[in-house]
Amino acid sequence: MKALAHLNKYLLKYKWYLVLGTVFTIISNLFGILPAQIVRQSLDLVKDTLDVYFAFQGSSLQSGIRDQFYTTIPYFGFLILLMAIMKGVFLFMVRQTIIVMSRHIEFDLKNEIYAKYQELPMRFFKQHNTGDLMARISEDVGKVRMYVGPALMYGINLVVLIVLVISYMLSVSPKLTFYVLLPLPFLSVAIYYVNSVIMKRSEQIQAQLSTLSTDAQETFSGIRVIKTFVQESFFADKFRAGADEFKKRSLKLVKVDSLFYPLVMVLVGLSNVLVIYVGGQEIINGRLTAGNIAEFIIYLNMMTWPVMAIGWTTSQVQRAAASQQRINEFLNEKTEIVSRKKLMTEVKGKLSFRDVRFVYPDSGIVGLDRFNLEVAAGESVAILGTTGSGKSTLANLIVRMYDPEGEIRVDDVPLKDYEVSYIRRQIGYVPQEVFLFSDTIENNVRFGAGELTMEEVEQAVKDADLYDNIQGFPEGFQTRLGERGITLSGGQKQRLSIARAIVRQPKILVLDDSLSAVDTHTENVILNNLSRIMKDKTSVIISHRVSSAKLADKIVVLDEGKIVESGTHESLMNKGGVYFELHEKQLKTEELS
Ligand SMILES: Nc1ncnc2c1ncn2[C@@H]1O[C@H](COP(=O)(O)OP(=O)(O)OP(=O)(O)O)[C@@H](O)[C@H]1O
Repeated sequence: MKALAHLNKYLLKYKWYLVLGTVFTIISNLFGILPAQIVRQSLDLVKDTLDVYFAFQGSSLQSGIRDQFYTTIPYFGFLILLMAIMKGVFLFMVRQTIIVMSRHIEFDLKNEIYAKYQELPMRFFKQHNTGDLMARISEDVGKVRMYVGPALMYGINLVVLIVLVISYMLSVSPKLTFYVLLPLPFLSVAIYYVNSVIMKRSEQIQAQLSTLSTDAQETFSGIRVIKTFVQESFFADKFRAGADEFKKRSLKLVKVDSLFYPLVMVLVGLSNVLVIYVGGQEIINGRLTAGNIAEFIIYLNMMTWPVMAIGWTTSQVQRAAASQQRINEFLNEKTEIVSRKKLMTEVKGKLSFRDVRFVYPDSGIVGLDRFNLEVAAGESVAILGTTGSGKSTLANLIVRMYDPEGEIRVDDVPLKDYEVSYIRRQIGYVPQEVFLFSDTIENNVRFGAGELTMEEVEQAVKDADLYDNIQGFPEGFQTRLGERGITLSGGQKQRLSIARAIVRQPKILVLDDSLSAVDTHTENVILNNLSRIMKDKTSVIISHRVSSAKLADKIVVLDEGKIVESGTHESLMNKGGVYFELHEKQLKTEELS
């Protein structure tokens, strides 16, 4: 329950909705209670009038009494109708305040979580899968909303109603009040119990539903593999088994659900019987009137639904607390990627690595070890190495996805001293795994680059050697990508990703194996364009192909996170070491193909 304290700041922010909601709840309940008293008065009037009417049997006064009765009774009816309308109006206002407040809180909480997700480091995203992140921002927030919305509304209503109704009932007859209330505790305990079973079974259904939809989603995203491996019937059987389990769980819930209302009706019926039985004796003893019994039955029925809702409300609050606990877990995560001095000084592009060592926190794998390198501003450096040698790790460290041991400096200033988003803006990063948004080609190039003219966008695309391809699409730059759009080839995606990085005119460009899917001719065109664009800027070109490295001012060969060779193309060729061997091997492969 302590977890829910996080929401207090929102309840405070929207306190006026809460205060007004409570006031409206009190008023609406008063409009519910007053008709009960009118019913009592009118019933008593009926009895008294009948007594008097028959007492004046045969007298001329009798017709006067009848006329008087006929004019008073519709007046009572009209009052009851008016009260019902007023109660409805105020119930509407209750929802307009408390439920509206819950929607505001839901909105704020979602934004708070989303903002937190964005500032969390890569480590966090490696530890938690996307489904979990999605669930906490959608389903868990939804459950929390049930607490600040309906549960709070029913809770306030219950308290107000119990205070008002019980004090009215006590003022009429404490004895009858005791008997009326006797079955209610049993009712709420029974409902609480049944409700927990319902909740448990609903959760099992929910879990099965999410398994079912995850399976279905995977089937459709991997449909190409499934078809080519002729596995349709295997997946259909798997789906059927999952759906069958879903049906079984749903039927188990139906059983408890069907028990729920009969149980409530029996206990409420018992209360009604007690009112009539005990009330009847009180009438015989002359302590109560028939109107009082009618009044009590109305009170009892007014209390039935709110008392029934106790079980529901309690379990909603429990579920909200569990969900808020999960949300707080993420909100309390600390990001270690923060700036020490928030520097925003102009960057020229010099890069220095001093004894850099990085161990992946979750796996303990050493990504880079004793890595020392100086890259002057305007220089280009190629990082070569076999798979798993630590090349991408280096790229991740430059863009400060992780902080390593040792030190990385930009223009002789520690990377940690720069404002994080400022320094990232100075770097054009093309990751190994290209990610494009389901949007137009133009918007994908413009992504995060601020105001750009169409000429600038076109120039970046030309430099990435993608212009002719885009012209070939019927809608050119407006072509949509993604699920409902066209699918680009691997090489086209890489080139679009390069265009997106260079259009920002970065001071430092990091290409992480970004030319692996293009042929050597295109690779050459792009590299030549890059050497023109990045003339006075720094480029880090990561690759496992010697052809990408040839033009670089400096070449570094990595193996198991350590530098094994470095120098220029000529010096390394003369040395006849790893680079030379790699060059010869790749040359032969190229000749063969
Ligand atoms: N997020 C991660 N968590 C744990 N270990 C990782 C992570 N990313 C990489 N590694 C490990 O770190 C080592 C270096 O990986 P890295 O991605 O830097 O290699 P690479 O040289 O870029 O390889 P490739 O050319 O195949 O992309 C590998 O052993 C890899 O398994």
